[in-house]
Amino acid sequence: MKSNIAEMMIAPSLLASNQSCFGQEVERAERSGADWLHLDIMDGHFVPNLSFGPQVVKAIRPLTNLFFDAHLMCSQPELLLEPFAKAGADEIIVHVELGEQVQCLIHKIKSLGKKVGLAINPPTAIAAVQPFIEQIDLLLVMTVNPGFGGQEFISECLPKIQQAQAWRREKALSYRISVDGGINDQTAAECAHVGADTFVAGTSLFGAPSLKTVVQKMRQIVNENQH
Ligand SMILES: O=C(CO)[C@@H](O)[C@H](O)COP(=O)(O)O
Ligand SMILES: [Fe+2]
Repeated sequence: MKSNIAEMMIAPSLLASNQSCFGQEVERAERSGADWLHLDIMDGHFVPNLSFGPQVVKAIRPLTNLFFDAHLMCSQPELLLEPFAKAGADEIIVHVELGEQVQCLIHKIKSLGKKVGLAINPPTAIAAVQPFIEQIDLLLVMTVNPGFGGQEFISECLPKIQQAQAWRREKALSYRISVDGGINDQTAAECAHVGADTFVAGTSLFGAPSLKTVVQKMRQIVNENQH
């Protein structure tokens, strides 16, 4: 597992893979040279869509050593933390929009021995995450409204990345800054330029004829544009 903060991480999102053969797609992601596998978990309530659950994560866990980055878009993540931890997630991301539950969720994820991620939706002000930045391993800046792959990048989210980077530097913190939604070579470059170091991409990676080629290209582009 790679976790050096200076290193840029490429995280294909399994949501955009060929879901009729998840196992083969996971192995393809591993062979592509990607660093992480991003797992979008949707409950049909927090977001108007459903994806997959802990059984799928458990089934694919033995197929790869990729770091499993589980993004819970769920109204009651407290019910799912243990199942996803047991299924093999390495990091569990919950949404700051859950309000007063957030502190408790962070403690629970830590107590399960997993890395903690905190996600923020486009309409939510970046100030909402500030009380938690000393406790998290990763901040996931959503650059689309969550629920679906294949949406267009919302460039108004870029100042949030800038602010997260400024806090990280000022306080000498080491949380990763991840971006998720509409990430392609162009938007990844824009995000890298202002401080992002982790790039979740579904459509632009799994949708390409050669996953390996596009992962390598995105890695080169974000390295060239590193903040
Ligand atoms: O969390 C989400 C969507 O809710 C994402 O992780 C998407 O899966 C990214 O897909 P693309 O925008 O890259 O197609
Ligand atoms: Fe996601």
